Amino acid sequence: MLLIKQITMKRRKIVVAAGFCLSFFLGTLMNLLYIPGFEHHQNNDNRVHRYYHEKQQRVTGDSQLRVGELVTEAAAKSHSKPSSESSHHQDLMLQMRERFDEVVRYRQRQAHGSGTGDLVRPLERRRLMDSEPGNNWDPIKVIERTDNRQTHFQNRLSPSTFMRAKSEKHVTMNSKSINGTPMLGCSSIANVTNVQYLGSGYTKAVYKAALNSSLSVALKSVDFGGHDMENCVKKYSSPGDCYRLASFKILKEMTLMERLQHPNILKLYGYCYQDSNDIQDTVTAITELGSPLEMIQLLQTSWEERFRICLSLVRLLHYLARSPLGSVTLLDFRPRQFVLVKGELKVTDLDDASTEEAPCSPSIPTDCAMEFPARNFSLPCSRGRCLGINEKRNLYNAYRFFFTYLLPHSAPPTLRPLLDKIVNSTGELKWGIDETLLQLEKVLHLYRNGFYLQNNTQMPKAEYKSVMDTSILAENYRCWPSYQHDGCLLSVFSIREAIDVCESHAQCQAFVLTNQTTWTGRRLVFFKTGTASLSSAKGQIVYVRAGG
Ligand SMILES: Nc1ncnc2c1ncn2[C@@H]1O[C@H](COP(=O)(O)OP(=O)(O)OP(=O)(O)O)[C@@H](O)[C@H]1O
Repeated sequence: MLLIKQITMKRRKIVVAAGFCLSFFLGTLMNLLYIPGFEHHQNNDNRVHRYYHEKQQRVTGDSQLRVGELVTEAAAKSHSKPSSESSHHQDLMLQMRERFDEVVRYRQRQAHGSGTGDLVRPLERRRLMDSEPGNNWDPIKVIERTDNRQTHFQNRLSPSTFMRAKSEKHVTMNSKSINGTPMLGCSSIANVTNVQYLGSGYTKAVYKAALNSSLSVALKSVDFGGHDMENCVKKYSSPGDCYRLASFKILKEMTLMERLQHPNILKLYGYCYQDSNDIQDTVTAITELGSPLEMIQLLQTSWEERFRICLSLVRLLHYLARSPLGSVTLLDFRPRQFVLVKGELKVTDLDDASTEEAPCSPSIPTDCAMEFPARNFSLPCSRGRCLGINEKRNLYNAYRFFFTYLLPHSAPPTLRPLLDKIVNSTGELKWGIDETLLQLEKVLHLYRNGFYLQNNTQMPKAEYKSVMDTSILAENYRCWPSYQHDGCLLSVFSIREAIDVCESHAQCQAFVLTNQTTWTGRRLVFFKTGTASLSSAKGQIVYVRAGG
């Protein structure tokens, strides 16, 4: 441990001495010093290895948080730099300030009657107002002005805390809570096992980790080898500042996860500040774990599951349209911004969310133009804002990334007209989110209660005999879209529907009514080629085709 610390100290001195060196030296320097995380093109094993390596490097407990000092140091350096470099640095500081302001705005915004407005204490609020920029605002001074008197949870999430000095970082968060739920902290992730790389985007890398035998979580942190860091370091030659700039995205995401509470928004379980890669106070968000959305895979699943995803999405957008923070739009709406948790769609990437409704002037029609690759829309301007632009942008994106692919195909034929109407109306932006939700809930009602079944007066060709408390172990055949890869497992509303399915499959000679149900409450049924492997199974019923 001591050795690791000495190496870390040595490395820090060298990095400081190198003084935010020019970018073309940086790659070589990183290689020489082997700062893990700055290597590129890692495969997943390397990433997991790196995760453990970084964890070992973290200095625990005794080092003081010097982020405020580092920012001052960076500012001093920027003054001593040639003017082009100095303006570069100011540019970086300004970007930090913008992100800082945004996070503060989300924290300050009063919840509409949700009772979470007291999360920002009056003293904190006054302090934040004191630090409002004047015309000659200097980000360094504002950051330095923020004191460290409070230890409130919300302060820890704020950039002001992030940027300020002293020793709070290794406090375990277990005694704190988010909306009444105890939070996880550094000690919770100190001994994680089964770390697996899940994915990364422009800024962040995400790992799956098992906290104990019962809870797996996602650990989200700035990707030191990611595009965001790489581009910033190339431009500004300041890994520490670039890290801080990027980490505001995690702070924003954590703030939004905490302020926006909905079943289709991933839960924030906690967070941890640690030293890593010679950068002090890096932040790791601990969140609910999902599985990345694979569109190709989704196209192969049952309509019922695909409909669930669309309904989850619409319920989410309905909430976002009138959230406690106002109308929230997801600027980056690609499917990769969502994950699945037990079949339910949840948004994970909130760093591109925005609550700003575009400002406009009624005399300039282009102010409220919404441009998409295949369609443009123009919205009305009302009281200086484009009316419902956030809601409409979300809805059109839901149409183009989700509904067109997932809603109509292989849907029950009687539901097709309504589904087509939903697809067309959202594609034309004729409906708002309220009407869209209403119509999707109607589809759910029709489906769940079997009203979609056609009044088939035709008698089945064969009789089916039931055998109670039995199942058929083998005699599987494949069908589409089965819930099981090597058998034909489908959901049905009734025995009558199961008989119709069996009659429509040439191989089907029997089926097993299991005691499992899907999310809509429909029964799962195994369709079989015969009954040779009939065996007893409590609660299940075999239906055997008798002839015909
Ligand atoms: N909680 C989670 N569970 C499982 N996978 C996740 C989770 N959060 C994120 N991921 C995966 O990690 C990837 C990167 O995460 P995230 O989108 O937050 O990073 P990013 O840098 O903001 O990406 P982008 O460039 O898309 O903005 C996601 O595309 C997703 O597939």
